[in-house]
Amino acid sequence: MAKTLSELGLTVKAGRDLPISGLAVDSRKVQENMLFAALPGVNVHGGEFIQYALRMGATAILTDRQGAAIAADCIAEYDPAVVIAEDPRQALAYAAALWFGQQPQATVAVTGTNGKTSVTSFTRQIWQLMGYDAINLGTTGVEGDWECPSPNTTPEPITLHKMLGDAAAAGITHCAMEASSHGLAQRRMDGVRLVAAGFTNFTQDHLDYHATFEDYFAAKAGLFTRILSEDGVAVVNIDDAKGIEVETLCAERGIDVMRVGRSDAADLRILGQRFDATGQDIRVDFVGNIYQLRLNLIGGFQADNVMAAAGLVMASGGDPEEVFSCLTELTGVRGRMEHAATRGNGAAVFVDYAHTPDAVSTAIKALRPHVMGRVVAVIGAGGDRDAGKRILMGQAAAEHADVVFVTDDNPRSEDPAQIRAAIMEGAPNAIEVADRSEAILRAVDALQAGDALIVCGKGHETSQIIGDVTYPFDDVEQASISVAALDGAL
Ligand SMILES: CC(=O)N[C@H]1[C@@H](OP(=O)(O)OP(=O)(O)OC[C@H]2O[C@@H](n3ccc(=O)[nH]c3=O)[C@H](O)[C@@H]2O)O[C@H](CO)[C@@H](O)[C@@H]1O[C@H](C)C(=O)N[C@@H](C)C(=O)N[C@H](CCC(=O)O)C(=O)O
Ligand SMILES: Nc1ncnc2c1ncn2[C@@H]1O[C@H](COP(=O)(O)OP(=O)(O)OP(=O)(O)O)[C@@H](O)[C@H]1O
Ligand SMILES: N[C@H](CCC[C@H](N)C(=O)O)C(=O)O
Ligand SMILES: [Mg+2]
Repeated sequence: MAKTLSELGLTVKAGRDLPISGLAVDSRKVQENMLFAALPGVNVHGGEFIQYALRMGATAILTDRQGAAIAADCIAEYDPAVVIAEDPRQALAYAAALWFGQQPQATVAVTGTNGKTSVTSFTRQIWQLMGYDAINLGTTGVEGDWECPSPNTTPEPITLHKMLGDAAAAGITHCAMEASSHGLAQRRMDGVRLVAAGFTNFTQDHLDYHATFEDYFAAKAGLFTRILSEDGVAVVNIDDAKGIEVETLCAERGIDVMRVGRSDAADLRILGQRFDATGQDIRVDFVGNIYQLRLNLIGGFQADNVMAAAGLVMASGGDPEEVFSCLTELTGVRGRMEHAATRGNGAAVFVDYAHTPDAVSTAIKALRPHVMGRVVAVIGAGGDRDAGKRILMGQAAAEHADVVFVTDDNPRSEDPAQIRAAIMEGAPNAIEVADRSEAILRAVDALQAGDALIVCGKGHETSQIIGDVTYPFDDVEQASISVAALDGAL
């Protein structure tokens, strides 16, 4: 199914409006008659690869002035149709949306530093419980009534719109997707039509990629200032100071805002929470109607995520009574406050994906009211990621846990000892154990009756990246093995 460049919203010189056979963002994936999008990158300008794309058979190039200048000689030689765009990433996003054509009718997106995967999963689960064919798309891949892996939390537009198109063709009507700050900054989802968008919270992460906090926030705000249209609804956590800013940005565009939070000003408000060993009971006010319900989820913050999800479902047309009646059926997301094992003495082990300072403190604090004894934490931090967050993660763990083990996460290309040293600066009394399996074993061994352990940082991940090598590794599995080894089942 060839489409012409103009059918993809791309403007070229008269007589050059060619039909193309597909889109590629990577020169190595170009085939005959494709359009190659040569994008300005972090490492290199994609213009450097135009020559290879043309040799592979590309007949159209989408780039900016710089890309065209880099490849001027080979463009003159091969004479492809050339589309020069001010913002080629955005032009590619729109073109990919038009190329694949379809997406689930009710698509919502969630941004924020923490909670995106959780909120999108809960949103998908609520829709499924209401009888819709639904998916969530993000860090854990595409899950629900149609599944596939995803290379990124928010994939680049060609991959993203293929997923959305295939899901829609398979009958999926509802989709909740994650909007990562990288994805937003790189315009990956500018072609997605949204009925609603959610904002969870804003704290430190990714300052390796975004130059400043302001840039990081500006990227996230783009979901509300650029992608959500005026007739969409924003579901915003107003307990977060940046949530108030998002509300103002939405008001400036006339976008309706559903305010979620614990303060009096919230439309969807958590009034009270009571915790026990397996979950919590919550009391909620939605525009004057009171609901009291059970959540089989560990951690007070999960109630905030559930409310954001309920808000998104209602913002996209869900009946409140039906939505609230589903919430008690929700199950936790893999690797988010997931109960992994219990020792013979009753001490429980949880695995959580806390990989930011705020997530570490939120997750450890959240465990406290479910636990009678001490809270033990295992933490680490990823290599080739925001180095400034390491000491803060150490401080967060030292402040909120009774015993802290510092270990390796995914060191990637960095020296693991240096990453641990940075965390130890924030948690000087922590016990340092380089090997992650050994750290988990020793932390499990430290558990007395009434205690609980939280293993932070890798959540659902099933591998550990050390240098260039990816080894199989699963925190939940390691926790079970440790418990079995220590309690005699092995
Ligand atoms: C840092 C970052 O976000 N990089 C993304 C960016 O790459 P880039 O353009 O900067 O790459 P580059 O190496 O400078 O290359 C420039 C261009 O040349 C092209 N190229 C390169 C080599 C070649 O042989 N041929 C070729 O055509 C590349 O496809 C690219 O278009 O644009 C690419 C195409 O859209 C993305 O695939 C790539 O994401 C990489 C894979 C990535 O891992 N990104 C991570 C950091 C990321 O996006 N993470 C967020 C989650 C963050 C969170 O936790 O919240 C996510 O959404 O997954
Ligand atoms: N509402 C929240 N407030 C604070 N911390 C949270 C919240 N929800 C989740 N977290 C913490 O953040 C961790 C990651 O949660 P989740 O995977 O849902 O976030 P995410 O935004 O999708 O992360 P990523 O940026 O990796 O995609 C959880 O394991 C938990 O420790
Ligand atoms: N999406 C996040 C996940 C971090 C998970 C942690 N285990 C790490 O490797 O740093 C990132 O790529 O920064
Ligand atoms: Mg995520």
